[in-house]
Amino acid sequence: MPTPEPFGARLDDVVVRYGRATPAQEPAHDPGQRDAATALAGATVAFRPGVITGVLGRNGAGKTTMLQLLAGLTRPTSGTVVVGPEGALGDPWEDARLTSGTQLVRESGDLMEDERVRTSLGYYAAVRPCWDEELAGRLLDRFEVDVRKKPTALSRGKLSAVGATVALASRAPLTIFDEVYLGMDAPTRYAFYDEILADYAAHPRTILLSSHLVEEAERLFEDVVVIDRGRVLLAESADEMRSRGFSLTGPASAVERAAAGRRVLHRQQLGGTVQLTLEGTPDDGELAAARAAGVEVGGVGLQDLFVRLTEPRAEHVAPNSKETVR
Ligand SMILES: Nc1ncnc2c1ncn2[C@@H]1O[C@H](COP(=O)(O)OP(=O)(O)OP(=O)(O)O)[C@@H](O)[C@H]1O
Repeated sequence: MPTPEPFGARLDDVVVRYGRATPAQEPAHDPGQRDAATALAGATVAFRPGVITGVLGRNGAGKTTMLQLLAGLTRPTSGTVVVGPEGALGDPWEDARLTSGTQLVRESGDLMEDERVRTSLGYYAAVRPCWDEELAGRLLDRFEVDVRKKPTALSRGKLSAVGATVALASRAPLTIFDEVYLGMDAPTRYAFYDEILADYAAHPRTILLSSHLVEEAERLFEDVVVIDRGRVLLAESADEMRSRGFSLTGPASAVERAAAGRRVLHRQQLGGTVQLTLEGTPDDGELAAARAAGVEVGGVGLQDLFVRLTEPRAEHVAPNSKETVR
């Protein structure tokens, strides 16, 4: 079967509120804070078709809620959600054309509790038009999953491996991994990342992957979306995000001089040596001056940037702008 056209996806000013906040959970007077019952508080973002996007956010930021909206598993309280091929995007809620093209898997693998794993796999094969049986078999062999067992008899890592298999073998034009790596040991996770890259190269599609293990997964990401307290803090290419920060390391006084005028995202000191994580990209003059003063200039990984930019009381870089907001 030919590879179908990858889906795009978009959220416009989406609010998702679960039930009502109790008085004790009512928001503090900080206008930047959402109440405890609000998972998404006006999220706007577009996911590019045919691209692997990392969806990052701290615990409770709203990642799962956003991914479930895109898969048509839940509806927004307000705002709009659309997914689909270019020129034919639509609301995925109860739209079989769109939901059959979207495969979301969660950590648990989403299997029928009382059935053998192979029965659940048969169900996925029946509802996913592009299901690749040969790929499913190869992955299950690679991850050493016994499909004759029921999910309760499988370890957490094996369940995650089944989830990864379902997502990849579905070849869905919109494939969503929501923390599917949980429970996998390091060798299995690395095998999982390699399989995603290999299959994506052969069958390009839109892949969204939420993960807390940013450092090891970042090689997969072409784009990144950072969700912070129910809002979209950043949506850009991974390279653009990397250019939001750099580090200076060296003798304290030389580093402080080289950092003059820059906003400090993080400071670390060991004896007389200081490392500063600074906002922005150094210009040629700054680079030359830092090096002449014996200061080492380095990049900052996505994980560090993600942690710094979502620090609860840190200033935040406003989306697509150089201005800062609290
Ligand atoms: N079914 C629900 N009922 C009530 N509140 C919920 C429900 N699902 C999520 N929430 C709340 O909505 C917020 C966002 O949750 P969500 O699961 O989307 O976050 P997340 O970024 O995926 O978090 P994590 O990384 O911890 O999985 C949290 O405050 C959570 O407690």
